[in-house]
Amino acid sequence: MLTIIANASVLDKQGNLEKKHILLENGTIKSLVDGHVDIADIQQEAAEIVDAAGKLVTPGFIDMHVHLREPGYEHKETIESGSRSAAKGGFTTIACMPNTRPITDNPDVIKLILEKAKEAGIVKVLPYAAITKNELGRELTDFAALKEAGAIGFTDDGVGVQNAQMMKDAMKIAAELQMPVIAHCEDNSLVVGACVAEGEFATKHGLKGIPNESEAIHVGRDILLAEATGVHYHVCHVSTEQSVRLIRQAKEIGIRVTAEVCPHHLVLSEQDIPGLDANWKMNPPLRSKRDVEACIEGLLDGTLDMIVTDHAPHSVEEKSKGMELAPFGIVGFETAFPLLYTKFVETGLWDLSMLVQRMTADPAKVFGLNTGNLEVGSPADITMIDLDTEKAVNPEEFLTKGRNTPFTGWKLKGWPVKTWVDGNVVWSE
Ligand SMILES: NC(=O)N[C@@H](CC(=O)O)C(=O)O
Ligand SMILES: [Zn+2]
Ligand SMILES: [Zn+2]
Repeated sequence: MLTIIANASVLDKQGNLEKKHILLENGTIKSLVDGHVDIADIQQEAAEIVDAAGKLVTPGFIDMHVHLREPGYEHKETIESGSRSAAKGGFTTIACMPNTRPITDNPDVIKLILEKAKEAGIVKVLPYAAITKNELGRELTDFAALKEAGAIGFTDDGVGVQNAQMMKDAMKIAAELQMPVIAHCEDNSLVVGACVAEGEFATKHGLKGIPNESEAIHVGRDILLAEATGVHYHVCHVSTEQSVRLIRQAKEIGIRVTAEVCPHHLVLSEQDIPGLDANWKMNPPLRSKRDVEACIEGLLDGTLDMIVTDHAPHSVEEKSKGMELAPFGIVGFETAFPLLYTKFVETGLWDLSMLVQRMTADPAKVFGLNTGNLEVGSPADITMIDLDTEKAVNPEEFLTKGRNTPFTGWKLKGWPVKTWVDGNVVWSE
């Protein structure tokens, strides 16, 4: 079956927009034809023609840090609901974190996730496995068996690996298996009982603050361990100026480190938190304006390789417990691109192509995925985006089960309107 996405605006290698017809066949990109060719001339056997006139068409977005909550927390999200939400946000490949119940620390859970994702048949789901059993930091999991079952990397996301020797042992084994270690960087001894970052908001509300060093100490430690072991080390949700600095220096001297940053850490600081509303509570927390600036700079100069959402759905009930008691985390799939497009591209601060690359080709390159581009022969994982229509964020319209977002009511442009995975439409407005 041949699909033609006609009259699409596509970014070329130089970042310029060109008009193209994109032909999809058997799940892959068959060809890109210049827009001035009449569609009538190429449409003979086309089963479907999608008119993309006036729309941006990009590779499907890749999100290397998400929480799908299944197994165990299906009231927050399931692999199916999370996949639908991802597709609506323009994502075609997502990598899910192991802090499920049970924790994804054995091959059976990896297999279960892969099966459920296949059953859902929506987006490509790549599971991470835990570094330590139960993410307790005491005993390593069986990396070889987890890799064999389909894990794409190792992480204890949700908590930091507190013990340096444990982390070093993990990196050694991962390096031998040519697998990456992905780290949630947080030194517990510096955090105890805090729910927001140190800063004006914490002071005003008499809350204990999370200091920047709690993140950066792990980043620094792990960079040294990565240097010693040669592993590919990837830093989760970077949020501090100090972490950006350490990663930049490490890259300069050739240590194999990569990093990600979340939309909320690029558009919000702790000063934006309106009150004691747990929809503004996430880990790492919203930090100072200086940290936000440093993260933006890091993204622009490539120190931070990719954008991830850290999509972390929780129930309304859980999030109603107040700033101190509610769990950390906000949802992210359905607002990620519109948020960054509206805040940074529409305002002329960023190139559209930089934003798209950090959500497609760059994560694909870092994790060795055969997607994230519109090249002939690649999987037809594609997103079509309306850059013109302004719409307010309405959590009631989300496909995720989560309603936990700080962006309610924000008026945004850049909404994905159609998503293809392997040539099949998986979401359409
Ligand atoms: N980011 C969050 O605030 N929460 C995540 C855990 C995590 O990513 O560390 C979660 O699982 O809810
Ligand atoms: Zn984390
Ligand atoms: Zn996470």
